[in-house]
Amino acid sequence: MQISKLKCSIMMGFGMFQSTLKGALSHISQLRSLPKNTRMVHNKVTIIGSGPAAHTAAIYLARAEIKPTLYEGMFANGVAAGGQLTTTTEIENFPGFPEGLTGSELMDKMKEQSERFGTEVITETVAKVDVTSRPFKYWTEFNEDAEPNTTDALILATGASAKRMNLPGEETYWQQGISACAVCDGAVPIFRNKPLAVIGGGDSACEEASFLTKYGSKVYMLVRKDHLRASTIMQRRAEKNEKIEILYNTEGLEAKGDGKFLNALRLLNNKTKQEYDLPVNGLFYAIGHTPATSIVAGQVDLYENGYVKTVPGSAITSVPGVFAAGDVQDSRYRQAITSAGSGCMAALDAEKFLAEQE
Ligand SMILES: Cc1cc2nc3c(=O)[nH]c(=O)nc-3n(C[C@H](O)[C@H](O)[C@H](O)COP(=O)(O)OP(=O)(O)OC[C@H]3O[C@@H](n4cnc5c(N)ncnc54)[C@H](O)[C@@H]3O)c2cc1C
Repeated sequence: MQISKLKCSIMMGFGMFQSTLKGALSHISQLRSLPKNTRMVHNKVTIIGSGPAAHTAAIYLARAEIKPTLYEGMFANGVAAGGQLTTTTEIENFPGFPEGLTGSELMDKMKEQSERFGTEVITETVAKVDVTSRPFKYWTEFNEDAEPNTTDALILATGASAKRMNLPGEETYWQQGISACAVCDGAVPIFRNKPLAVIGGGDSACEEASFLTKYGSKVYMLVRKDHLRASTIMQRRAEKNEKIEILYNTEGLEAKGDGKFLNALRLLNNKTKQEYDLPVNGLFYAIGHTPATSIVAGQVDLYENGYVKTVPGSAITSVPGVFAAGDVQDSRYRQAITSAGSGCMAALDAEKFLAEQE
């Protein structure tokens, strides 16, 4: 147990260092190439995004000899090219990698596979799109006033980002005890048989807390209000679970630890105004995600929570020729493998759309 814990710490620490360094280096090299796009281009298919959805779509389209152009972004929405997986360490649930690999390694492999079949990957952020008429128009960051580029079909794979609370100490213990994905990180050895906390009071928080009881010795749900927002069935499930304790009127104030790993939370009871430390080795945020849909808002139908609406079982959006894949259209599963699956769907839908236009 001790050895596996140590191994995990080293891997997590090294992984974080690697991804931070990599992000910084890639940012510097990206900045060096600025501004780059002064020539207007026309593409058959343009993919916006660089996570598993974007690269899977690219692999399928490139293999179908529709040379796609993929804009991987330049820290678009604060996420490095490669997407959310570049912010994590070990990925143990992506099929095909029985030993696990880091998020950055997985994304590097996907990018390599996209390029191998002829995808053009451009390290720029798409700042603006106009999908009101075809061919669609788009502009990249720093080129918003230039002539637009055009495309016959567009795949949105811009992802989403987990909301964070930015508590003092959060940066230090991010991925060293703090996570925003219980399904992704719950099984990591540092959380096994340890007290854990989930912040949030909705369905996801109840679901994540229940899920974490498989691993933690106890799971505290920290709820700001005096009641849960979750559906009745989810509330009952959480309330009945002997390993879950719901702390109402409770707010997080600070993430504390030994400099390496989280070991406590400073909390406030907003009713009694009492502050105290709760010993926990894991903190999971379940306070929602923000889909990266601002560039299409008002042009493509979105749900109230901002996610792109797609025709069930497809990547088809309300605008013919615009397809959406990955977390940007999925508020439910939000996994690398489901994103990759929907990237495949978007590519096949786009291919069919183009064939029908010929
Ligand atoms: C900490 C953490 C750990 C996780 N661990 C796992 C795990 O172990 N297993 C698992 O299956 N899932 C995991 N996930 C979830 C997984 O990362 C996501 O489900 C998946 O990455 C979503 O892929 P995506 O292709 O939709 O887009 P994202 O990965 O969200 O990538 C979208 C990319 O598009 C870019 N972009 C956005 N807007 C623009 C624009 N206008 N122009 C150009 N580029 C743009 C962004 O910068 C980003 O790089 C984890 C998530 C997090 C946050």
